[in-house]
Amino acid sequence: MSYDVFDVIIIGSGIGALVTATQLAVKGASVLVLERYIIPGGSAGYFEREGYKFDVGASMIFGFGQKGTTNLLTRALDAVNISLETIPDQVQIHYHLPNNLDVKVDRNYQTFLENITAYFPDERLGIRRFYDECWKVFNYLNSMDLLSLEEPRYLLRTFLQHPKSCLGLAKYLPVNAGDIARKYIKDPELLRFIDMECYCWSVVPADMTPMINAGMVFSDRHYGGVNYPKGGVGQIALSLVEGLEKAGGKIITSAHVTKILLEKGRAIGVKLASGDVFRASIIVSNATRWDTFGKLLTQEKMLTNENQWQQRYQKSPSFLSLHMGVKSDILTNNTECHHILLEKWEKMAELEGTIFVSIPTLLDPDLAPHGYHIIHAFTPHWLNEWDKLSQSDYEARKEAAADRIITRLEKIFPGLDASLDYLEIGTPRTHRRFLGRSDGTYGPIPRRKLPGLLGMPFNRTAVPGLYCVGDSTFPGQGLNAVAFSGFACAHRIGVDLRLG
Ligand SMILES: NC(=O)c1ccc[n+]([C@@H]2O[C@H](COP(=O)([O-])OP(=O)(O)OC[C@H]3O[C@@H](n4cnc5c(N)ncnc54)[C@H](O)[C@@H]3O)[C@@H](O)[C@H]2O)c1
Ligand SMILES: CC(C)=CCC/C(C)=C/C=C\C(C)=C/C=C/C(C)=C/C=C/C=C(C)/C=C/C=C(C)/C=C/C=C(\C)CCC=C(C)C
Repeated sequence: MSYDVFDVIIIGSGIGALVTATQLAVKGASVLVLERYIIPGGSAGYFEREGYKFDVGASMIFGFGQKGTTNLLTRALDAVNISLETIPDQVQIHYHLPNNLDVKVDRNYQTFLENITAYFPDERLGIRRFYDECWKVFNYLNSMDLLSLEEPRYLLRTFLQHPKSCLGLAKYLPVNAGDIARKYIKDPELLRFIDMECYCWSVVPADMTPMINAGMVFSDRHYGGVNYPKGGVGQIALSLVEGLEKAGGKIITSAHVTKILLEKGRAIGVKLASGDVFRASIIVSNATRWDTFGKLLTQEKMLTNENQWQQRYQKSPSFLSLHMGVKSDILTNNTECHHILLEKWEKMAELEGTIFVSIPTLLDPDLAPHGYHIIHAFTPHWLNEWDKLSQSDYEARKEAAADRIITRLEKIFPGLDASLDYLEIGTPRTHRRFLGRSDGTYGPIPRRKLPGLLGMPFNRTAVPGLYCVGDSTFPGQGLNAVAFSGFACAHRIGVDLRLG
C-alpha cells in the first residue's frame, strides 16, 4: 500500500482525461493519471498486428485546424509545446445511401452544397439556409475562448467581450438540429439525409442531436477540416502523455481503479485492484457515468441527480468492428478515407443497419505493410447479443457477423473478401473489456427528444471533490467534444485549487 498525495488524480487516460491532465500540469498542479489498460488513449488508442497499426475507434478527427478557437486538439498539444504532423482529408465522408444517393462531403463548402443540391434541386435554398445556420453557431463558438461554463467570472468576461455570440449560443443550447432542418427543408428524403448526417457521429437522428454539436461538425469540416495525425490516432494520446510528463505530471498504466474513497462525503482518494491507495485534493473520473456512479462509488443509494440523468439518457449501443488488412489493388484511385453505407432508410439506427468505414492508410500509408491497406468497418451492436456465450458460440457468431458485413461491403469494394490478408473482429465485449466502458457503450444518448444540450452535466458532481470528464459530460461524444470537456474541467479545477 502507498499513500502518495497529489493535487489531482485522474481515473482513465482517454483524450478528455489527458487534456485535463496536461492543462492542470502546466498550471503547476501535481497530477497523477491512472489507466487500467497497458497504453493510454482509451477509445482513441491503437493496437498493432502483423505490420498493421489499427485505430481502436474511427479515424475521422476534428479539432486539428490551424485557426480560430475550436481547434481544441491543436490547442491542447500547443499548451505542452508539442505539435503533431497531420494529413488533411479532402472528403469528410462518402455516403452510399438508399435510392442511389451517393454524396461526397467535400472540404470545400460550396462543392459540398453543389453535390447535395444536385440530388435535391428544388431544395437549393433550404439546403443553403440549414447549413448556413450551422455556420452561425460555429462562428459564435469560434469567436471565444472555450472554457468552463461553471465558472461565473469566465462567463461574465466572455459575455462582456462577445455579447452577441453568448446570447446566440444561449439561444441554441436547448435546440436540436432536426428543429432547424425542418424549418427550411420539406423533402422527406432530404430530411432523412440530414438524419444520417447527424446519426453518423451522434448515433441519434437529427431531432435528438444538439444543434450546437451539429454546428460544430457541419461547419468545422469545411473550416479547420478533418485532419489525420501522422502515425495514427494513437499519436494524440502518446503526445499528450509526453507533454504531461514534461510538465511534471505522472501516468501509471495497468492501474485499475476499483474504488473512489470518500471521507465525510468528500472524494479524497482512490483504491486500485492491486490494493494500492492514492490520495488527492481532487479526483476526476474519465470513466463513463454508469461506471463512475454505479461501480467506483460504492454508495448504497444512487445520487438523486445521477438517477435523474439516467432517466433522460441511456447507453448507446456499442459496435461490432472489423479491423481488416487488405491488398491495396482492390481500392480504386478515387477511393475516399471515410464511408457510410446504408441500403434501407428505416434500418439506419438498427443493429447492423449503418456501416461506418475508415481507410486511414489512404492518408498515412505507413500504417500497413507496403502493398496493403487498412479497412476498419464498424456497425452498431448491443452487448446482450454477445454476452453469456460459450467460447465456440462467440467465435462462430463473430465469423457469421463478419461475413454479413463483408458481403455488404463488396458493393463499394468489389473483391474485398478475396483480398483479405488479416481480420480481427471486435465486439461489444471487446469494447467493454479493453475500454472499461459499461456494456461497451459508445456514450450517452437521449432516451427521448430532449432540449438540445441543456440536460448534459458539466464537470462538477454532487460529490464534493469529485469531477467527471469525457463523453459522459457536456457536450458529449467526439474527440473534439471530449477535448472541450477536458479544457472546461481543468479550468474549473484550476479555479477551485487557486492555481495561477
Ligand atoms: N472521431 C473519432 O473518430 C473518434 C475515435 C475514437 C474515439 N472517439 C471519441 O472518444 C470519446 C471518448 O473519450 P473519453 O475521454 O470520454 O474517454 P475514453 O472512454 O476514450 O477513455 C476512458 C479511459 O478510462 C480508462 N478507465 C475506465 N475505467 C477505469 C478505471 N476504473 N481505472 C482506470 N482506468 C479506467 C479506460 O481504460 C480508457 O482508457 C468517445 O466519445 C468517442 O466519440 C472519437
Ligand atoms: C455567457 C452566457 C450568457 C451564455 C453562455 C452560452 C455559451 C457560451 C454556451 C457555450 C456552449 C459551448 C462552449 C459549447 C461547446 C460545444 C463544443 C465544443 C462541441 C463540440 C462538439 C464536437 C463534436 C460533436 C465532434 C464529433 C466528431 C466526430 C466525428 C465523432 C465521431 C464519429 C464517428 C464515430 C463516426 C465516424 C464516421 C465514419 C464514417 C467512420
